[in-house]
Amino acid sequence: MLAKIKHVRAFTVRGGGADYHDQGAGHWIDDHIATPMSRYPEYRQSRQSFGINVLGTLVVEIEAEDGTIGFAVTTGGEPACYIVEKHLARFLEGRDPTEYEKIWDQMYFSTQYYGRKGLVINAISGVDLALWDLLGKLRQEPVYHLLGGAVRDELQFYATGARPDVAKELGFIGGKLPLHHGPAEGLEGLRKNVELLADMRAKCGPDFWLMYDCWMALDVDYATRLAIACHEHGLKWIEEAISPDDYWGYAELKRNVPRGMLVTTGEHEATRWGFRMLMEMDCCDIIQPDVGWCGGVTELLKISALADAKGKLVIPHGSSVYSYHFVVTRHNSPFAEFLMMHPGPTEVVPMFAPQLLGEPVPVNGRMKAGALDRPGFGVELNRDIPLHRPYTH
Ligand SMILES: C[C@H](O)[C@H](O)CC(=O)C(=O)O
Ligand SMILES: [Mg+2]
Repeated sequence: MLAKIKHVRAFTVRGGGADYHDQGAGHWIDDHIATPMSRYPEYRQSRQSFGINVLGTLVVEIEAEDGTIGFAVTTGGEPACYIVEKHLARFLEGRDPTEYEKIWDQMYFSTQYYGRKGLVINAISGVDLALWDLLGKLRQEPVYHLLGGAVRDELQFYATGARPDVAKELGFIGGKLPLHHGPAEGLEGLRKNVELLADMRAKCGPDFWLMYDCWMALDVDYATRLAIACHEHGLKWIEEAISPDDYWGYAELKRNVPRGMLVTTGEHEATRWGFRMLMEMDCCDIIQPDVGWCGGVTELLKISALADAKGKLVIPHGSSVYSYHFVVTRHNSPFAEFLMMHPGPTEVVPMFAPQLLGEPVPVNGRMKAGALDRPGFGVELNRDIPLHRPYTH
């Protein structure tokens, strides 16, 4: 028998990390990126201006009776701390950490009347990931062993950031650019979007993958015109082009894009039921659940099995080690995303820096499965950064 769960605690941390949009001035991730708020000129230049980084990071700690502590980070900040401490903790304390299925079920159905997506599922994901970290630490095994073991010796990555040309030099298999201009910036904006891709194609050569991340900013008509205009520059996929609630629009877009171009989405989708909608309505070619936002590893296993049966790839959004331990165990996750958190971005820095210690990074666009060979998710919390515990129970 493993030690039972003694205590659950929730903290907030500011400054990068799991809330990777919480960066300082001059960072590429806040440089005039198209969003659904770009229709308002005053919120066009900076996503922080409309509050993209308002939540901050949620840190969940789960302590077992023998003193072992599992932890995880995700986005959610103070409101998520309230949900974890005041609502979710009751489903863990006194329980056996192997009961992650029952714990997930109780967290989800007890919050269903105010949850289902968004912040509540972020909080559930944080607890679930901390539980898997605890389980790995108690069993002295990496999480990927608990998920069935590696199906390949190494992970390969594409990079997300404003400099795919640099990503290519750093050994990545592709580069995903943020889209800078949305429909409110008219034909001039559309032309600039296409020109940037053409410029990157010229710099990166014909074979390097190039993708556009549209962060929910477009409508079907604009996304279709963008896809058609970008086809001659070899756009591999168009990501999260429209609102995550518009399943019908995604189905239409998938029918509209040029043959061979992929439609991807899912980073703001949650649970097996949300992803079932995406897949049954034939909204996309690749689903991109964020492990810290979709319900955690326990839910991702279900989403991934559904996707496998439907012949869809699962390429998790961001999520650092929480993605790596999963991706290495699944044939229908043949590569992974690496979010370039260097301001330039011209260097590889850990995705959730500075909040995690021991966070592995790709070298030459790759990472050996052996880099994950430490108990749990293999990382520790950087205790030099002040933690704030706004609620207790
Ligand atoms: C670059 C995108 O706007 C966003 O910040 C990250 C993202 O959606 C992704 O990595 O995918
Ligand atoms: Mg994205």
